[in-house]
Amino acid sequence: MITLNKIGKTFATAGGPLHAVSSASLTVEQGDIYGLIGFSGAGKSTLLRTINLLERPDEGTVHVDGEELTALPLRELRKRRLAIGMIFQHFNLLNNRNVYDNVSFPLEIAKVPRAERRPRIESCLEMVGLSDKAKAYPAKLSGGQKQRVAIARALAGNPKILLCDEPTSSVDPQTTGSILAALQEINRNLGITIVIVTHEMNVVKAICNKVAVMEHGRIVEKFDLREKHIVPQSPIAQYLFKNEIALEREMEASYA
Ligand SMILES: Nc1ncnc2c1ncn2[C@@H]1O[C@H](COP(=O)(O)OP(=O)(O)OP(=O)(O)O)[C@@H](O)[C@H]1O
Repeated sequence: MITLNKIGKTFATAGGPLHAVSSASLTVEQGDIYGLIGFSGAGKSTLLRTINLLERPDEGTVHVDGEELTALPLRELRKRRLAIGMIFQHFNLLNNRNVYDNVSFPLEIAKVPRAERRPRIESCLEMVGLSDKAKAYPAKLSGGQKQRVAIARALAGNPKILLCDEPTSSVDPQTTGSILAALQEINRNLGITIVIVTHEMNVVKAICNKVAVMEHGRIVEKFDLREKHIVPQSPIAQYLFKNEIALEREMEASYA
């Protein structure tokens, strides 16, 4: 479904070129919930963003559903992006629009007629359990509710793929559970393939069937979590699997 082949991305920074992602290859199959895990700065978000070409790689190719996105002109790429929803750590809701109008936004951009928009928005809000909040403004919502609005908005375009960039990093542990449950439900009920960036192994263990471990821009190991015996080889994967409860910054420091 998604094939990343030898992806490379270098940023020009004041301190010189920064190789955020180097030679990263990954195959995500239909129906996967695929985790990308690693410490801060490992290149997870950059790699995730190459899937819909929010970040255009300098090297390598991106295929989705057998089509090479990296070879498409921008106009065609915009159409393909409709089938790829995305949610972010800080929700990125429009604060001057209520919940209903936030979910409506991508449909308006895609010029979906108003009459078609209503049932779609209502069913997306129902899916994330927020039908009763349609008129509320983001400022009145909890972090978990905001993220569920963002999930509903991402679902509005009927995506086949949902990209999640640290979706639980701004919320407390209880709320994390409700967001993960919503993601699992849409994966199971709608068959949406999910790629999720996180630095927490407990998030991976809760919902992912596969995970790739990243370090210094490279994918160092991949695991199929349905296998009975997982034996991490790399020090970073061994560390992540051992410390799955909470990976706080001081733990990162102790690893380094
Ligand atoms: N637009 C940019 N310009 C310059 N450097 C960037 C840019 N985006 C990312 N980087 C750098 O690339 C490296 C990888 O960043 P990335 O956000 O992909 O890592 P990450 O694993 O997702 O970490 P985090 O959890 O902190 O977001 C980091 O050193 C980051 O500072």
